[in-house]
Amino acid sequence: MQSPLNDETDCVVDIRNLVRQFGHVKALDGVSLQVPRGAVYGIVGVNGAGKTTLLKHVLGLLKPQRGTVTILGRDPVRDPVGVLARLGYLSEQHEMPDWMRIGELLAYTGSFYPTWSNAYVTELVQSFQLSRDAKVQTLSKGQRARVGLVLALAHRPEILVLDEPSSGLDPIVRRDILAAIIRTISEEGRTVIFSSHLLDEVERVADHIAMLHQGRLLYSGTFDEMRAKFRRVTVRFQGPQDVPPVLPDAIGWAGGGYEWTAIYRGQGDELQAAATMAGGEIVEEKQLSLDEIFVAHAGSEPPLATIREAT
Ligand SMILES: Nc1ncnc2c1ncn2[C@@H]1O[C@H](COP(=O)(O)OP(=O)(O)OP(=O)(O)O)[C@@H](O)[C@H]1O
Repeated sequence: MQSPLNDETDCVVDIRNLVRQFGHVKALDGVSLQVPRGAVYGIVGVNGAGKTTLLKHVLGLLKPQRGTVTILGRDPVRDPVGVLARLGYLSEQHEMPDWMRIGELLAYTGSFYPTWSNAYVTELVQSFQLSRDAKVQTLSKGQRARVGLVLALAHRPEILVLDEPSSGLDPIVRRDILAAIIRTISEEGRTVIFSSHLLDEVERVADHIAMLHQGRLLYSGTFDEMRAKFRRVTVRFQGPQDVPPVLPDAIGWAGGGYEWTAIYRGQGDELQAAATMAGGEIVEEKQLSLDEIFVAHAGSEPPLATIREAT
């Protein structure tokens, strides 16, 4: 169903209660996500979390089994031309015909897009240090990623969708790709949605984050909101406590006796009042890292902390 009203609003991607099951695997389990125009939205999660499946729905490559997906006010399955003309996409595999030269591939792809800009292509080819004469089959992984990015950007899409843009790339090339993303978004009003399993990468580039785990959305929103919302709090009691206190919005209790520590995701004043009611007092509050927030949500597994990259 089309909802033209959405087209003019600030929500360029509107996903509601999306469910996708492959056999017994729930790849997406009731995911809702709203992406505002101009955002750089990082979708983070371990392998198999559901990131690619979510992006395939944005592109209209998969039809929702339940729920709705609205892109720029349109249904991408019913109106693929109307949506895809306004999207740019870089897949994880960077698929492209090996036998073509870069120049031929650019000319061929450009013929499909009325908004394709040759001047912009020239600029990108130069800044990515690509040679139009080079055959695709001779390119390194990093060069393939750059060509893929030129192809995704050259029609100046309103939304750029990147699936693991830096997968398999060395850190320097990865920074190049990220720099290109940042340049793209600096053009007014463009939106970038990219998936990654690297928390550092998402933190460096994105202003919004969605955390996916086992098909469920653990958190979505801006980094600033998230950092303000989640804190590690330590509560001290006048006498030893055998069990953790029951306080609203506090999870993952650790400690024992006089002092207990938890991750808190709510309003500070409410916690203070609840702690006092429980006979305790908050003695310390600390900001959490992304890893800690993710682990607190995802349960006992160490989902992303183990693959956080040193850069
Ligand atoms: N076509 C398919 N057929 C069967 N199962 C699938 C299919 N596509 C995805 N899955 C399963 O759905 C789950 C989510 O997969 P998805 O590729 O979306 O995860 P991901 O977060 O993108 O992972 P990765 O980081 O490894 O790319 C996985 O368990 C995967 O095996």
